[in-house]
Amino acid sequence: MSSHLVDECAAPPKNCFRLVVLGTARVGKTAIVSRFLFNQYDDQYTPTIEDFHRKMYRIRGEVYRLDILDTSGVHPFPAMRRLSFLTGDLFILVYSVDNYESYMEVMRLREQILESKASCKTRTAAPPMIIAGNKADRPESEREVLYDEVAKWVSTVKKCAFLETSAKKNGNINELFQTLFELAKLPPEMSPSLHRRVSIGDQAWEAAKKGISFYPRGKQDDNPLGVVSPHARRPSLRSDLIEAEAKAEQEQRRAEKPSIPKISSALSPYRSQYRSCTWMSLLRQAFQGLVRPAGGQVCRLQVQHRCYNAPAAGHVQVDMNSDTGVATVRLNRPPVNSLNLDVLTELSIALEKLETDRSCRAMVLASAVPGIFSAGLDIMEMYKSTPERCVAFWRALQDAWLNLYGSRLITMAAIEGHSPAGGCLLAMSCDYRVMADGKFQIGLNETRLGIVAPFWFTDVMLCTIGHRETEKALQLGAMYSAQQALSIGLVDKVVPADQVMSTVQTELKSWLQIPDAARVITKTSMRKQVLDRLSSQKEKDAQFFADFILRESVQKSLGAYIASLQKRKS
Ligand SMILES: CCC/C=C/C(=O)SCCNC(=O)CCNC(=O)[C@H](O)C(C)(C)COP(=O)([O-])OP(=O)([O-])OC[C@H]1O[C@@H](n2cnc3c(N)ncnc32)[C@H](O)[C@@H]1OP(=O)([O-])[O-]
Repeated sequence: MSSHLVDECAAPPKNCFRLVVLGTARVGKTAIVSRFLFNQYDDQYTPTIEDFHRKMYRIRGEVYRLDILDTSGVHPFPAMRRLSFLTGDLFILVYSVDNYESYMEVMRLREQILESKASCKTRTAAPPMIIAGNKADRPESEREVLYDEVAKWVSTVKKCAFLETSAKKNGNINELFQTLFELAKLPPEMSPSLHRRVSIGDQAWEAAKKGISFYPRGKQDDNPLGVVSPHARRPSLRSDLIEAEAKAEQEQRRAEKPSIPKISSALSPYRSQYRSCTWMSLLRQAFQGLVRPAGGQVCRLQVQHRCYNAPAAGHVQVDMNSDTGVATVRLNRPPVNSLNLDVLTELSIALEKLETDRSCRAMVLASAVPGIFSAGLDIMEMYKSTPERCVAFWRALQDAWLNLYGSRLITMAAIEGHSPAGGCLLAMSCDYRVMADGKFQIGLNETRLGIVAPFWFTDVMLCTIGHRETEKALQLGAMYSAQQALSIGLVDKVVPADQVMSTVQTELKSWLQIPDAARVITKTSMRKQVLDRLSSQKEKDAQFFADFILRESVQKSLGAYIASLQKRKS
């Protein structure tokens, strides 16, 4: 086994932690991380998109793992940011003493982290955080943030500490980490000054990992060791999501101390009921509390850490063809590609990444599940949920939609199956739609569920099929066959199911001949108004959704609709 694999396997789950470093651009986040890991300082400023580091420790006979996520200060990637909030165990929030706005951002960040943690179905407690007032070496005349002001604020918040630091002069960096590790109840030896830095391959480290003494007989090898993994790769986003849920479960278990069956025994009652599900989807559903074993008692799943780095298919598969500059993004959440918080987060991240990939010019949105484009929003996210989860879910949908509708890329929907509600929204948000002929249906059917299509769903439909057709379509919650959809302009082309992809590829050729700049400006100017209408009231819209969907009457309608779906199936 190669050395980096050994590193990853060596620490037991209880000894694995993720530290997330956040703050606005140019406050010195990367410099602090670099001091901590390598005791180096680089005067050059290079903006960070997201860096991942891993440090392994051998302390008092145990192996520990600290993953560090050094995040982007500008945030063109809201979904990635939210994921970092969810997956972090401990946080360093950095501001610069010469920039008051950066301090304001730290206060906002703290709120957002707490909000994200509270939005988990299994709520997690406030994580340990430390506020770093960096660039403390700057002349007093340049100072905009007073030490006393921050100290006073921090004294009023729980599990939070504060220090002024200078990454440039190595001022208080060791103390920063030491204080944070103390707050998080991690071994103090994880701080830079309390362990010996070695490298992978170093005999002392190799011996320590195996739990044997490197020193001659009689001499104890108790010195704590720390090694930065040179091969660290950021775990997949899907692993992150699983990890976040597992941690939340763990935390809740700690608070409640119920007796918990191990995963194998916990899953066996589900297996017989849900034979068609993959292990991964079973796990997902179990996390969401959708699957109950026959006896009705809800089992908590103890997720063994093996799955953390396990390669998983992912709910959103991206296949980038660098020769053509065309990416194919496939939704992959059997049985019907319903869009839950995880799928939407993964979709947002995938879109954000493609948007920043200069080699990508076009994207085809499709499905990996036969006969389905997407069944729309996951109804279970809206049924018997909590206000926090509803808000988080809605924000994820808003972000995914803003990324898709506002994309600079040529976007084409390959609709090879049913596409109701949220599925129809995704399709309508693309530049061009090719749909499979036959039994499949498309439309915004919200009124049939007793709910109202949000204003931005309506806006997109208005832009697609005009006022009169939208009025009819929305009031009736109409679902159209491919031919009917073609006749009202809801889709652009209808072909036999096995020709959808090839038709999209052919159509793309003419779109790709248009110079990007002119096309993008035209697209942006036509979509701006609709995008701005949501962007300017995202929070209000999310709150409205949560209040609306949790109304008793709406919950009753949703309950009846779920029952009708199940009845139809049986
Ligand atoms: C303000 C809010 C705006 C709302 C926007 C929306 O998008 S609202 C969304 C509006 N969306 C709709 O109204 C679409 C409703 N769905 C359908 O009409 C059909 O499923 C289909 C035509 C998409 C596929 O038919 P098919 O014969 O291939 O499949 P099947 O019917 O046998 O279903 C298989 C399993 O999936 C389950 N499930 C299905 N959809 C959802 C869902 N959205 N979520 C969760 N679960 C869903 C279904 O219960 C069944 O579960 P079971 O019993 O195995 O535990």
